[in-house]
Amino acid sequence: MPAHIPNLLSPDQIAEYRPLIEAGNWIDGRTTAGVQASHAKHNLQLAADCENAGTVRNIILQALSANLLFRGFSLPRTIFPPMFNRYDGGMTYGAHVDNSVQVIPGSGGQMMRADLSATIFFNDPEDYEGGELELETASGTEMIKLPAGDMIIYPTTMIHCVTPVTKGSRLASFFWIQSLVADHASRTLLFSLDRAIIDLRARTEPNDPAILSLTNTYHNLVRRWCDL
Ligand SMILES: O=C(O)CCC(=O)C(=O)O
Ligand SMILES: [Fe+2]
Repeated sequence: MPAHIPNLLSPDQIAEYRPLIEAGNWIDGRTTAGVQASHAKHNLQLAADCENAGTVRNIILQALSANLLFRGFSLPRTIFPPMFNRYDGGMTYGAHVDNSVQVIPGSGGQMMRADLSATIFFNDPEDYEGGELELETASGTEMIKLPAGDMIIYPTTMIHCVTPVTKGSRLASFFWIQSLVADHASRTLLFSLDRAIIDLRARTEPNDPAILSLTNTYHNLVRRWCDL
C-alpha cells in the first residue's frame, strides 16, 4: 500500500523553494535512467551538481527526519539524495521499473537497495493538466496527484508511470529509501502497531503498563526483522 504524507513541506517552504528549483540547471532526465526506463522517460531533471538543488535537498532531508509518519511508515536506513524533475507540455514517463539497487551519488560507489520510491509534489493539481503518478497496485491502477508539499511513498516493486502533461508544468522531487525492514508485509505490520501505540498514548495515561508492553513488543519486532 502507498502512504500519503500530507504537508511534508509547508506552503511557506514551497513558496520559498519552488523558485529556486525553477531557476536551476535543467538537463534531459534520461541521464540517470536504467536501460528499460530510459526508453520511457521524457522529462527534465536538475543536474546533480546544481547548487539550487543542493539547497532544497537539505530542506527535504530535514523535513523527512522530523516527520513521524514518514519515519514510521518507511523505517529509513538510507535515503537517496532527493532529485528534482519537471514535465512540460507533452512530457511523460511511461510504464517503468526503478532500479532495485542504486549507487548513491557522491558516496564513492556505495550502494543501497531501493525498497520505497517517493514523490514530493511542488505544484498544486490546478497548476497543470495530466501528470498523474499512476501506480499498478495489487487491486488495480491508482492515480495520484497531490497538493504542493505533499508526498507519496510506494513500494519500489510497483510498475508505475507519469501520464503526459497536457497543460502547464509539473515540478516534483523524487528519491528512494532503503528501509531497515526489507520485507514490505513485516514493515506494514510494524507501521500499524506504531500508529496504534501513538493513538493510544494520546488517549491514555502515558505510564499505562499496556502501552509499555506494546512499545516493548514493537521494538522487539524491529530488532527481529531489521537487517542491520
Ligand atoms: O515524477 C514522479 O512522480 C516519478 C518519477 C519516477 O518514477 C522516476 O524518476 O523513476
Ligand atoms: Fe520511477
